[in-house]
Amino acid sequence: MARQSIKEYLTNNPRGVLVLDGGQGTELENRGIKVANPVWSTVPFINESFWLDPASKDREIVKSMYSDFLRSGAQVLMTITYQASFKSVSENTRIQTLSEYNDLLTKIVSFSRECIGDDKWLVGCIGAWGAHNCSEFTGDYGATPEKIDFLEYFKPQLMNFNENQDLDIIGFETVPNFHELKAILSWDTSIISKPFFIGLSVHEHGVLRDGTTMHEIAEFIKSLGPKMNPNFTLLGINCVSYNHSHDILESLHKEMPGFPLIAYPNSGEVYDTVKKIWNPKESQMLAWDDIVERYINSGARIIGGCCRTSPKDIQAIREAVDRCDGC
Ligand code: MET
Ligand SMILES: [Zn+2]
Repeated sequence: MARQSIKEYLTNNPRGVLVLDGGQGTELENRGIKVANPVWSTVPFINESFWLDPASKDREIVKSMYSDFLRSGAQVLMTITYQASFKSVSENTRIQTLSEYNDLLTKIVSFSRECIGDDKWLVGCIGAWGAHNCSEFTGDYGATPEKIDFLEYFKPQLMNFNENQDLDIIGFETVPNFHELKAILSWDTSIISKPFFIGLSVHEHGVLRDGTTMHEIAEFIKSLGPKMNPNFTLLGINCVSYNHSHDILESLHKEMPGFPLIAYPNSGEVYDTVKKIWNPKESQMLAWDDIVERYINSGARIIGGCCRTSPKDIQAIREAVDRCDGC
């Protein structure tokens, strides 16, 4: 294999910072793919023509997205599988059986690996439980979130990603609920058998969407002690408000100073879940340069963008990371 493991990289290069790609779902939308669908950005892969038609337009769009993120300097790229849980796929597409589902995921991962080449790292992206019913930005998991069987929900996608040698790391994204976080962190290496990270979905004012503080999260993680899955590699935030993201990361870093962090905020536009539109950015936007420097000083080891960030943003992050070498 042409690349070392992400864990090895992070350990052997204590000051190294890796650049992640940007928001794949919204970037595909910008390029003309209609993602308004219960499986969201995974929708192009559901259509058989993606795999069979040599002139498939969607395939060209996905390829060009990856190649533009690579050209911008991304070293870590994600599969487009945020809303591809077995539940979402089997309830909303013609794919019904576990075997068909596994074929689909395996094809997506191989295709993504072909697009990015052997020397880049590939993240198996798994959206939070809330991604299947659009509650990842509210954290409202109903009256009895402690009764949700998170393992049952995640298991098919997780088992597929565990086995797939093309994936370097698993990313649980936009996790808004403490019960869900605790569930993921209760799973040992028989359930998550390769390195993984968790991106939290956090309010502008710095608490998890369900109100849990960063302090409570850190205390919980510390309390795991030797029970902690050794594959837990990075913790961080994703799809959080751009202008607030560095303060949020800093508060997490203060709570967990030695732990590698990951940060990939959204573009600063705000999604209106009722009207289903993105509202404009705040007028006073910080520059990536400043944000990236703050991230690095707050323990960030992987930095990228989430929804509505584009290859241009990734290029700005790349330049800021390079400039910040040693800052
Ligand atoms: C709602 S956050 C979505 C993150 C995901 N990696 C994507 O952009 O496709
Ligand atoms: Zn996002």
